[in-house]
Amino acid sequence: MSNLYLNCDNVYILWKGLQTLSSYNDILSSSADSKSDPYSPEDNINVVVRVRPLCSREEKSNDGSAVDFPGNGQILLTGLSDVPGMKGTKTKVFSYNVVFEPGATQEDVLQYSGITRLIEMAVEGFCATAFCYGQTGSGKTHTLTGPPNLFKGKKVNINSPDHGLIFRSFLYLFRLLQDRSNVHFVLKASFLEIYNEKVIDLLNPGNAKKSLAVRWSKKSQRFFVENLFTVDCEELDDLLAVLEEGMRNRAFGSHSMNDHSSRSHTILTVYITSEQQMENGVYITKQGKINFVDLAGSEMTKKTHSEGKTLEEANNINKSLMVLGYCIASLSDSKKRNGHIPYRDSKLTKLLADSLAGSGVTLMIACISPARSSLTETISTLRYASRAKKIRNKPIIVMDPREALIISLKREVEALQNENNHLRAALRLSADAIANGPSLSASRVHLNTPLKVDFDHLSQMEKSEMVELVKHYSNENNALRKENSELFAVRDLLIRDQELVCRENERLLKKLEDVNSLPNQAPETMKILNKALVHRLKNL
Ligand SMILES: Nc1ncnc2c1ncn2[C@@H]1O[C@H](COP(=O)(O)OP(=O)(O)OP(=O)(O)O)[C@@H](O)[C@H]1O
Repeated sequence: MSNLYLNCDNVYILWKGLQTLSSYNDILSSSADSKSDPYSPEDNINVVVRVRPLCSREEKSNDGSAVDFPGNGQILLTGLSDVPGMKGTKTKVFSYNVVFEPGATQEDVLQYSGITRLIEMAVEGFCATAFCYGQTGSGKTHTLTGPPNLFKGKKVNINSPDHGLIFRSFLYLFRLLQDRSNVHFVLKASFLEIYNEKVIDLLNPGNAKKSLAVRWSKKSQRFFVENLFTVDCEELDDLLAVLEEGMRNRAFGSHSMNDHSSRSHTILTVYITSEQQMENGVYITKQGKINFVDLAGSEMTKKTHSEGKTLEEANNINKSLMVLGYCIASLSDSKKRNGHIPYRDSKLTKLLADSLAGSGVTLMIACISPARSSLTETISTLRYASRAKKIRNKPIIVMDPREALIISLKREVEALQNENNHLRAALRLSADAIANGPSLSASRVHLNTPLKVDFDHLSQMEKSEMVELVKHYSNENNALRKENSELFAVRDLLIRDQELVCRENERLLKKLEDVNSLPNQAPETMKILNKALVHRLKNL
């Protein structure tokens, strides 16, 4: 832990709200909408920084470290007077929730970056995203997947300490699922890259690396990749195979700042569908997912000496990162946040839109080199990270809208039935009494007819069946509401009658007292009067 700076007051601020997950009841009763928002106020993107060690190239060229760690999640940059635009400034301090210094291990990143909470949220039905950002050669791919040769051998050593965050997250995810034996999970995964503004399926690249279309889904209100291959992953090995296959197919190149430079942005997504039986026997389905995004590094083409194909790649990388930068800058500015955000200007921002400002929870790992020669890029990355910290998004659980509606209606029907039964019991109304009394809804008989619904397989129902079910529950709901108000009307009527009877009673008793107090009345007259009063009292 000596190599990790934690600002403990802040680390879990983001997660504090998220830890108080509402019960399913709260989520369902909030609305019949497809999405429920148990969190308020809005939550920020969690930003952590990882500083890699000086690499052999930097050491050979006597390129010393310009980064210091004063503690409390701070990063101190020194020797800034030579950096363009920083004249007169010698040092600069940036603060973050967590800073991993060069000696931090891959396991430290799993334990202290907040990724474990992100995985837990994905299991709960949220859309979670972890992305690495930084200049070329700053350690993004190392952080997410480990060193380049890890997947080159025939057999991957699963105990290697070099494995990155993705591999470790898979292990953590499977351990988590094993602990929840009462929930049925289905896992799928996809892996794509955005290379020169083309989306390529890394699990099904084809010979010509055919580009896939990015389209807008009206239903889910987000962008998606058409015809992207998703692989069923029953076992941990299946997920690991997805990672290996994608890494093998990914576009790498080399330039003077990184021998094994990623020339594309990649998004590996694990889709987690869960089915859980609630206490009332109803099954609910939730669809969470976690995206691992490895961005290609921004680069100064002069420094990387890029030309030809590498230069074209660099231009495309820089362009899409610039759009990402605009989006982050707009989203972090409270005045611009609600205006136009240029997501549509690049495929990368289209696919990250939901993670940045939508309904997801997001972790950004900003990677930097400590080298003096990288100070300009380091400042730029840290500024980017500071801006991202200000972005607020609204995490929500994604549920099937029809299922949510049916469950909500069914819940309401049950509550109304209970209330009505209670009222009936309180009023001691028999079916006959109701029939002869104030007009009560005739739909009562119909309401008690049980509906044969297989709630275990709600999600597999035909659309038309679901529509019928929604109609049925809506009708039952309306009829119950009608009956409910009628029962309340009967109750009010009876209360009023009772009051009238009491008042008449009091009046007659008073009369009786008055009559009894008259001494001169003839006994025969008294008898007749008493008889009449008793008769009237009896009939009340
Ligand atoms: N924390 C670290 N510890 C040890 N070596 C590291 C660390 N981070 C990065 N490296 C090494 O630094 C080199 C560059 O790292 P990496 O390829 O991950 O950078 P990158 O940011 O993904 O670059 P690019 O954007 O060009 O793909 C690699 O040789 C990698 O193994």
